[in-house]
Amino acid sequence: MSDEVAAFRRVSKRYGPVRAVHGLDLVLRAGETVALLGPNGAGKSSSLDLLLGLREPDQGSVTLFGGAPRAGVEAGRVGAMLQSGGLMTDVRVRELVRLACDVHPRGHRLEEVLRDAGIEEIAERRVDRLSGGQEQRVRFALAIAGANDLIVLDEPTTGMDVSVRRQFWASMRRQADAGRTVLFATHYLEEADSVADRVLVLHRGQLIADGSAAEIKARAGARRISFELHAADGPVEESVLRALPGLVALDVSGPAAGVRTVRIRTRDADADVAALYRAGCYPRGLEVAGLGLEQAFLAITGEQDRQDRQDRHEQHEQQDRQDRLAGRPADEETRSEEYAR
Ligand SMILES: Nc1ncnc2c1ncn2[C@@H]1O[C@H](COP(=O)(O)OP(=O)(O)OP(=O)(O)O)[C@@H](O)[C@H]1O
Repeated sequence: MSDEVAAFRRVSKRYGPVRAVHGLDLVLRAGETVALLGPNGAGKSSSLDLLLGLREPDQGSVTLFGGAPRAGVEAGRVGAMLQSGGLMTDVRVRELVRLACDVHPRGHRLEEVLRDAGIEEIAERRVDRLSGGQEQRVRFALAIAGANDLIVLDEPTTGMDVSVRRQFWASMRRQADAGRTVLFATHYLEEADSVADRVLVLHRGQLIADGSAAEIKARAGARRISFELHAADGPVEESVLRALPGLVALDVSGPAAGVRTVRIRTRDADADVAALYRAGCYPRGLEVAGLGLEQAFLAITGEQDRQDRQDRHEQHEQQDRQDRLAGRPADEETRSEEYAR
């Protein structure tokens, strides 16, 4: 499609025995601001490296503006701020940013870039005397030194204090408002929640969620309901609770002194509360609370971990059955080690 900026098609990448990216299918479209989330080692940096043509996939293909990633980068259509790679040291900030503006095929004016990146005050400092957060802002200036169509940022706000981080996102938003596509990897889920219009969750090299922050929260069970059930109000079977239409997870404690405490994670709090009353329940002290993206992220990745362990367990059981049928001894030690992973 014409607004396709980048595409991963069934992309896999290994480093020796380590599977960093596995079967990644993904299209980025013009004007999107996309957050890439995932626990340590999930494959975020590797995916960004593949997108920028810094690494080649073992399988599948990556395209940028419909062509090879290197071609898009060399045409000056991509600005990147990566974790790796040092800055030139024995120059001043102004000189370094000027160089970036000059070499860019569609470079911006130096003063404009210094202002947009919020580094006018440190423009005369030597690059090797900067703090970590200031260095990050200079890297950002290099990423926006020209009229890029795509800006790629790998954990851009690491080392920035709260107010600098806020300024950074304000200038980032100006880039997005100018129609640029922005892809950033982050460990700060509140940034993804407030800045991104699309959130991708990577886990062990696989894309396990893709949607708006609201959709991801909904998928994880975005709301929590808690209440008490008092025996004095009449009996309530747990099956009634298990049948609630939005239910994702249920926790019932008690009874203590005739009171059970019920905590529910749900996709649809309104429907659940209505269903409780319809079933003749009398929930006391009813509370409904929203779930943050952070809790949603932990719920989704935790669920995926459980599913992976379950899949491995089932594979091993099947292998054991085949081994027994074939009269081979089962390799219990390896199995239990793998199951514990
Ligand atoms: N050059 C490399 N050689 C060998 N293994 C690597 C290399 N680069 C990354 N890996 C491994 O590949 C996996 C994915 O790493 P990657 O850096 O892409 O993850 P990440 O999501 O960016 O992690 P983090 O949040 O910690 O930065 C990890 O297990 C990592 O140890």
